[in-house]
Amino acid sequence: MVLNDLGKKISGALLKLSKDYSFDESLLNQVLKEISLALLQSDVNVKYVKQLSDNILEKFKMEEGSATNIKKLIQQCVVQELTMMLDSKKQPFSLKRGKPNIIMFVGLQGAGKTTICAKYANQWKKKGWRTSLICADTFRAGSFNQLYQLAMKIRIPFYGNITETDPVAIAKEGVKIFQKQNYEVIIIDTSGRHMQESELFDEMKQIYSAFCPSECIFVMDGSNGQACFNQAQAFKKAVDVGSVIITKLDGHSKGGGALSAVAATESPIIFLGTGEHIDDLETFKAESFVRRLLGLGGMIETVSEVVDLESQKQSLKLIAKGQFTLRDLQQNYKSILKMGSLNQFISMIPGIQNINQGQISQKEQINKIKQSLIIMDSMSNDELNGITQITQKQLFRISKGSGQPIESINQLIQEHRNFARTLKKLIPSIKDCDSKTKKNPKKNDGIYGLLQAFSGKF
Ligand SMILES: Nc1nc2c(ncn2[C@@H]2O[C@H](COP(=O)(O)OP(=O)(O)OP(=O)(O)O)[C@@H](O)[C@H]2O)c(=O)[nH]1
Repeated sequence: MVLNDLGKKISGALLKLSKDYSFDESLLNQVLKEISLALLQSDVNVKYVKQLSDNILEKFKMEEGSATNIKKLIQQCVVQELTMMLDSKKQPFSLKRGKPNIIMFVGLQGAGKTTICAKYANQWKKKGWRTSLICADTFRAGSFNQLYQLAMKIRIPFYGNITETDPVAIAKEGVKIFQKQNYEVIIIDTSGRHMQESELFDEMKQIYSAFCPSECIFVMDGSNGQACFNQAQAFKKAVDVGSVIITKLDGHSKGGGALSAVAATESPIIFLGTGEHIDDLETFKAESFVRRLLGLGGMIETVSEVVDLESQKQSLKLIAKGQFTLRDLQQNYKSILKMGSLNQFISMIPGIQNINQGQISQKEQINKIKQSLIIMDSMSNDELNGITQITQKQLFRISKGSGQPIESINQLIQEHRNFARTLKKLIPSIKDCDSKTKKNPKKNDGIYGLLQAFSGKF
């Protein structure tokens, strides 16, 4: 079962509660059975599913009579229980300034280690840490070139040796060089391996004991579900795994496997890989992950991380009146680009995860947004703010300024109109917006407000 389906199944089971007025324990049992089945099909370990079901029953008994909204109570319990399961109760390693922090990446073949090494390196570099990369994968021929290319792209020093066959020797040499140059984050990419491959496992242990790295990160492909439990446990036994990164959570991945990884390694998940692009890395937040897993959203947190709420001045009230300008579209497109991908943005809106699938590729979507931003950069303030109409003469000027054909500009103007019309319909009433705005005025600005409107709608 894919991530999106889990949410749908659970919502479906909970729907029974809103229809049925004669609520009793047997109905609750029936609902819990359906939720348990959905979780099992989504690769959550049977032990945890049983625990979750028992805890909900317990809470229900305690709250019986006082709970006015049983559906909400169950939903909250499911979120809480799953969030707790994802909490390894262990603090992730925190890097030390001015010291060589050696970070070793391990995992199964093709899990996404090399890609994540570069993403991880890039995010520390962006925070101002002196970061470097070492390729100690001598098993897969292409890995040297792959990491080298990525390192060049993000401008991070790289060490590898294509003629050396001993990964321990490569790692030693690389660490020596980068330590000498006072690098603070020294990342070692290692070969992918399975526990059945004892030689490769021994090799991993040798690299580990040569350095006793500050942190050993287990990388797990998000589409490997429960089946990954034994493998993750074998890695934990062989080397001291300190944290976990789950990759490929952008596609049709099963999210339940994340629970297995935490259980098997008893280590916290620190990041999620959400795409092939270098910026497709999210800091892991258990509750928002669970909410997304269940199709309950979770986008508000992500959006608030990338959107400067102060700069989002247009309120929902204006949008509801149809005053959604090209300037608003421009700001929201910029925010979407900051978030890394449009699919990511769409996948966070509960209920419309599948809306875009199979229509236009993520790369095309991003390119289209970038093209629209180039066009809007050539518009005047009055045009962007909807004060002056865009006439034929202005179209030629914008086309010349942006280097884009007239058809693309017309298309953008049409899309903006359609978007404004859809938003107006989506936002239920100005009165609603008023009451929300009074409660939390800052959070109802701009894209943040739009997302709240979306989340309320679906
Ligand atoms: N969609 C998607 N693809 C990813 C993600 N991370 C990695 N990939 C792709 O997965 C494939 C394998 O990634 P690698 O980084 O080469 O995996 P690896 O673990 O280093 O592979 P080995 O060295 O063979 O064990 C590549 O095609 C990556 O582009 C992700 O988060 N999302």
